[in-house]
Amino acid sequence: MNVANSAPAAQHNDPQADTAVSLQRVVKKYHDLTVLHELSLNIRRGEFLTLLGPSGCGKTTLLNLIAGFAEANTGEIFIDGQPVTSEPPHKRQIGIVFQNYALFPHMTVEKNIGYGLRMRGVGKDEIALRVKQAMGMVKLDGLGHRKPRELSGGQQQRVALARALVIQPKVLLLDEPFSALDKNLRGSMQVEIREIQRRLGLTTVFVTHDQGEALAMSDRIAVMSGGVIRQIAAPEDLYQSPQDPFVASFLGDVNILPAHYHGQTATEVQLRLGSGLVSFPRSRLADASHNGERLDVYVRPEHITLENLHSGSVLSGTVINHVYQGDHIDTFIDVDIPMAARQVVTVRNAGLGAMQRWPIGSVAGLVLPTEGVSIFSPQKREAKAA
Ligand SMILES: Nc1ncnc2c1ncn2[C@@H]1O[C@H](COP(=O)(O)OP(=O)(O)OP(=O)(O)O)[C@@H](O)[C@H]1O
Repeated sequence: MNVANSAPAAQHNDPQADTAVSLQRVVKKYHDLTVLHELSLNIRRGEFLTLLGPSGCGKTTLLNLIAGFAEANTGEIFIDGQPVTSEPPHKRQIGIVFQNYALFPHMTVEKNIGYGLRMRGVGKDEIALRVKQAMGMVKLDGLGHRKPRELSGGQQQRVALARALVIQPKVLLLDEPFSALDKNLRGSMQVEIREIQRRLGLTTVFVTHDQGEALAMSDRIAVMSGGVIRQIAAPEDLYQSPQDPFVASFLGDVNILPAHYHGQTATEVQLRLGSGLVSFPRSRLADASHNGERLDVYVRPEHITLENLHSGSVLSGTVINHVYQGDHIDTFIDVDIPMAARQVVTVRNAGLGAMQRWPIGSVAGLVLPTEGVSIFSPQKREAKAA
């Protein structure tokens, strides 16, 4: 294996005390395909970090590198400050829960959970004690003598979790652990795993492509695409202040409104949007822009409000549909934007009165927030992606 700068990295990169796992300029290739591009990531001790991204972006590969199931072509990995890049999986003291549980079908629940301890040569009495504790933690008391096929999907997932916890791992890795569970069970397992993880202060890396799950569970989310981390931040920061268009559209629903740069002051940027000029805080503009440049304004459906049309309304459109969602209503509006293709904007209203106030066919003005928008240059986006 080719490990770049192995000796200097070990000497100089003494990760801070609060870093549990550190990946430094890690490259992973499968044949000609580079799956991870010089990826660096510091995972804090005790945090619940989610790797979120579309299928094939490299999430599982990153998890496999931490676990030791795959080897990096170049770069370094540290756990608790120690280089583990060349260590086999069993020496890394890592607990893993897979999507398909990966239980041994011929072993009882107890034997499955104690497997890792037997492999490590732990004494019989201690194994019995620790297995019992782990079963209590995941609420499997009384099921120790069953075989996996005699358990529900949720119970099998608990066995997999207990098996990962029983070795007292330095890091817990969760690879889409809820995808085989139904919606209700998934919700309760999310809460339980988070509760156990917090109680134990266990550094956890969670892989999902479900943005709702990521927002609900994580201390921080690393949004990945094409083998790089696009942004890593707390859920609310990612949602409110995405750094690039990919993050803005991948996390949550967003409307993209075409606009043109008009000018700026020290604090504000002015855009030509719809039939007039609109000002936003200067900080919402991601890239330096020139006069007349095409820009995209990213705005969340719940941040737009509707108003009665008046002469000062810069954006207006015709209501074409309402979709009742239980706790809110999505209203779809065909917006008039000069020189743009047909533009349907979603507005999310908490109040059920929206359907009466803005019946289908009515014309409304759209009010954009000053905060809570992000402005990106589509040309620069294409250049960066190329
Ligand atoms: N053992 C392997 N040999 C060859 N290519 C692989 C191997 N494992 C993964 N890949 C490729 O690496 C890329 C990243 O795969 P990876 O499984 O890490 O993605 P992912 O983000 O976890 O996707 P998903 O959400 O679908 O699980 C994909 O293009 C995949 O086909």
